[in-house]
Amino acid sequence: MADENMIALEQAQAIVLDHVEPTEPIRLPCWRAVGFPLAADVATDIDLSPFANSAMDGYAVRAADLAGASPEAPVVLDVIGHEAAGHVFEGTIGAGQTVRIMTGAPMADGADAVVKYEVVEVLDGDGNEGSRVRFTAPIAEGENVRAAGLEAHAQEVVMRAGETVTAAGAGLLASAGAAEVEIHRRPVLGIISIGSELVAPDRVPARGQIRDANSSALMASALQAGADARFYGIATDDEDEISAKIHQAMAECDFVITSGGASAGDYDYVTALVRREGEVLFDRISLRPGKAITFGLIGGVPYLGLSGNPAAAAVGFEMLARPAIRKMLGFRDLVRPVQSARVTHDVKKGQQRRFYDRARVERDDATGELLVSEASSQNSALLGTLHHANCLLMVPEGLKGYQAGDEVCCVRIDIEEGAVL
Ligand SMILES: Nc1nc2c(c(=O)[nH]1)N[C@H]1C(S)=C(S)[C@@H](COP(=O)(O)OP(=O)(O)OC[C@H]3O[C@@H](n4cnc5c(N)ncnc54)[C@H](O)[C@@H]3O)O[C@H]1N2
Ligand code: MOO
Repeated sequence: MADENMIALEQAQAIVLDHVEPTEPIRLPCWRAVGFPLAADVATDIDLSPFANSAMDGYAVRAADLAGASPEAPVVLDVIGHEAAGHVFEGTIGAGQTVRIMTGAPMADGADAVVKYEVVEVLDGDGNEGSRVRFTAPIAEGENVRAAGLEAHAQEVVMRAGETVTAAGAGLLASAGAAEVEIHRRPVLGIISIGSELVAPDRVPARGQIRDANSSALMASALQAGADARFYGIATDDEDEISAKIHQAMAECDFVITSGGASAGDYDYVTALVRREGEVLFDRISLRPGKAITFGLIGGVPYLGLSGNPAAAAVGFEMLARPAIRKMLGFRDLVRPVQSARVTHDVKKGQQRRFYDRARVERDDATGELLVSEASSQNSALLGTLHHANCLLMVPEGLKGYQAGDEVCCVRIDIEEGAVL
């Protein structure tokens, strides 16, 4: 495990992404697609809206009739019909006539504007057919009228493949007749924890044992990234047991992840196992935490062997598995937003490899400036520091650290890829 075998993170990311493809499309109700990119363009089958309609409750008029209206010279029109939910006026408005109309009702033929109730005086009757109503101001043609096809015209694409469906977008798809849409199937991610010291979270560890934290953290990360996460259990440090679990997962999953057994210890078998049973594409990355990461193929299925140290496993997932899941889901944006901030304390880096330190960016209330503070410990065994972090502070390979006040790059792990900061 000589450090000279370490490859750059970007190289590792490119290798992983080269070995995953978007999953096949599935159909589901448009509202269930929220948060996922469409797998195919959606065109509307009809004009949206299909007809010109009123934007107000009021009276549909011919603007020309009201041209000279004023408080001194009001115009009185005859109400010849109404337009309400479930009742469409089929006639045509002639000179001196109007139709009582509700918001969203089709514009009556002959009318070209709508005057809202509040500025209309009903002279007699109930305001419906047979009444007379008075107007004291002119109105512009088209006022309070929503044109047919305002949102889109028939056959027009309203949402493109790769666009993420929003809640508003689900409504737009429904209007366009796309009650069901195609998105890429959630990739199935198999998770395995490796280590004879591990016990399930619902057990009290005996001496020398610890609870398996990684599978919960990785399953949660997989879920957050949009994958269907499946846990294949804890494998003890036994080569045959690890191999059996990996093969079981390989047969059922699009991507398999283990944590533990990736380093140089007496029981760290993962890389050798992949080399023997498949193909290793890299096994060391210039990354801290998360140097000891193996990626390869077994039976053509991508396999990522993360470090056992919990923070290293989590950062390895964030940097390598999350972009892969997003690519499989058809997302175009695979990279988290990066923000520049001023570091509050000195940052030390004792090794050559690139560091991603757990940190928090906050805005200084007094100055409005973005400040970033590192967690007090960067120990890879600690998960609480990552839980409280909202970013990973990047210290590149060439640097030995930063001084308080330096501008640094922060990868916002709390914000979705593609967001503009
Ligand atoms: N001689 C060397 N030793 C180590 C090196 C090295 O370069 N030379 N690198 C260290 C670094 S950095 C890391 S990271 C770890 C990677 O180790 P492994 O991937 O082999 O992981 P394990 O040895 O199995 O476990 C490490 C650590 O994490 C705990 N662990 C493992 N699985 C879980 C789990 N599911 N939930 C919670 N905690 C887990 C395990 O008990 C160990 O404490 O290697 C270093 N050593
Ligand atoms: O890969 Mo190890 O966690 O750097 O910490």
